[in-house]
Amino acid sequence: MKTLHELDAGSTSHTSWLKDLHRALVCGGGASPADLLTDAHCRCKFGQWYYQRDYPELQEGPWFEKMGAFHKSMHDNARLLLNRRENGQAVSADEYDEFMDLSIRFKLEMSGLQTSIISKMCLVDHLTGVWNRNGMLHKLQQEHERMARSGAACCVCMMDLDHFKRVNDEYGHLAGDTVLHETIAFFHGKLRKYDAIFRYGGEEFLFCLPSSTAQDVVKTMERLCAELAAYPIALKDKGIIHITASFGVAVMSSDEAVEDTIEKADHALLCAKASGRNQVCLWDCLGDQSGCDCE
Ligand SMILES: Nc1nc2c(ncn2[C@@H]2O[C@H](COP(=O)(O)OP(=O)(O)OP(=O)(O)O)[C@@H](O)[C@H]2O)c(=O)[nH]1
Repeated sequence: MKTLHELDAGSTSHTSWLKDLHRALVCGGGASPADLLTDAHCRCKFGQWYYQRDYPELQEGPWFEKMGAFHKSMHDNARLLLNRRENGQAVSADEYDEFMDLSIRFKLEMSGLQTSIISKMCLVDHLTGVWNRNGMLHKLQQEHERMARSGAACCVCMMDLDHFKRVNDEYGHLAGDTVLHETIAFFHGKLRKYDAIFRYGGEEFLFCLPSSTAQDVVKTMERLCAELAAYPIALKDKGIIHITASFGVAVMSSDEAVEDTIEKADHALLCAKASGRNQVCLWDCLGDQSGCDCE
């Protein structure tokens, strides 16, 4: 949100800069001294924001770098036009067109970046930073196709915090938010970079674990289940608490819809809850024994 505001502020200040520049070109009256400097692109409001620090979260797509390149070229061309005017020379139609094309491209790249930030905001859960349900099925579908193509096993795991209502009741909703945030930060630090975490609902999260067999995932989740139980979560002014979670694992299959695999993981999770919580259950789908391994 902050980035969107900053981009908006940069865009607005460039619109008034453009107006002042046109007045100087058309009516004369002297250019702004800052516009004649070779680093004018670093001095304007947008440039100060763009060059003040790294923005790794914005650099993923094509927009950020191109926006900076067009912005610099636009300022370089503005300096050329202003210098022509200062020296009493005419600005050619081609020079003017080039400048205007650059300022339009700069605006287009900026709105491309704004749109990509907004789309990402619609897909990400703000409390925990993981994917929300909006894009979940699409991403799981992609993993499903990859799994069917490569033949490598892929599992999903549903995780739900145990007795989470008690945390809210005892420490307040904000403390509950901290626990959710810290728990997911814990899993982020432990899972592989190509594993994905989705917020499925309230305190329920779905993990997608590609290139892993059911045995791999059960082993990993059992280890993480024990580590989470021992993991201290610091609450502001309220000391340290510990939380446990229950897990339900199911294996994706090329001849089964992703939604059905999720349902199996959910069922395995219910079994983990019913068996006493703080444990992992696997949906076992081997022929006649179809069902949960703890039933
Ligand atoms: N603080 C906070 N609480 C949430 C959020 N989303 C859901 N909850 C709470 O999560 C709690 C879930 O409670 P229950 O469904 O009874 O589950 P539980 O207490 O974890 O019990 P079990 O799942 O059976 O172990 C409710 O109190 C919700 O208000 C959230 O974003 N922040």
